[in-house]
Amino acid sequence: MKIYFSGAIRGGREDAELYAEIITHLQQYGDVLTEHIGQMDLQEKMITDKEIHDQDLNWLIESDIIIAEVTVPSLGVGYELGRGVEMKKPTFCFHRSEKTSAMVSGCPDIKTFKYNSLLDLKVFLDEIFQKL
Ligand SMILES: O=c1[nH]c(=O)n([C@H]2C[C@H](O)[C@@H](COP(=O)(O)O)O2)cc1CO
Repeated sequence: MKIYFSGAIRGGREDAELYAEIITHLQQYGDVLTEHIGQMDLQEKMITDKEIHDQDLNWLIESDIIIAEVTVPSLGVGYELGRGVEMKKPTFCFHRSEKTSAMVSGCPDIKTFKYNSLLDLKVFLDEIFQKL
């Protein structure tokens, strides 16, 4: 199982530690292609934006499922979700904020969940992967 985890980078790194916890939890279910999103000391590599885009798009194509944490708004995450939906990937979004974008929560092809704690989120993830 190849998992594309999506979370904010240039959108803001305040949830980076949480992303790392989510990625660690997801790793029991498969290979997380975007492990770098959880790196606390993430330094943008000396690669161009085109190289980042093309690499991530290839991972998105390769992936079997997309899991996104969308509490910190991110243009890149929104873009990945849209591309993933077009590719008909099973797509799941999680947020702690009261609401997220209507373009995410209103999309019938994205399953969106509001959660309160990391424990709740892990329970949601376990249910998703057990049903696959
Ligand atoms: O350096 C990067 N590496 C990378 O993989 N991304 C991808 C993965 C994330 O899910 C998403 C974050 O987008 P943004 O940077 O707009 O918050 O874009 C984004 C950047 C920087 O935009």
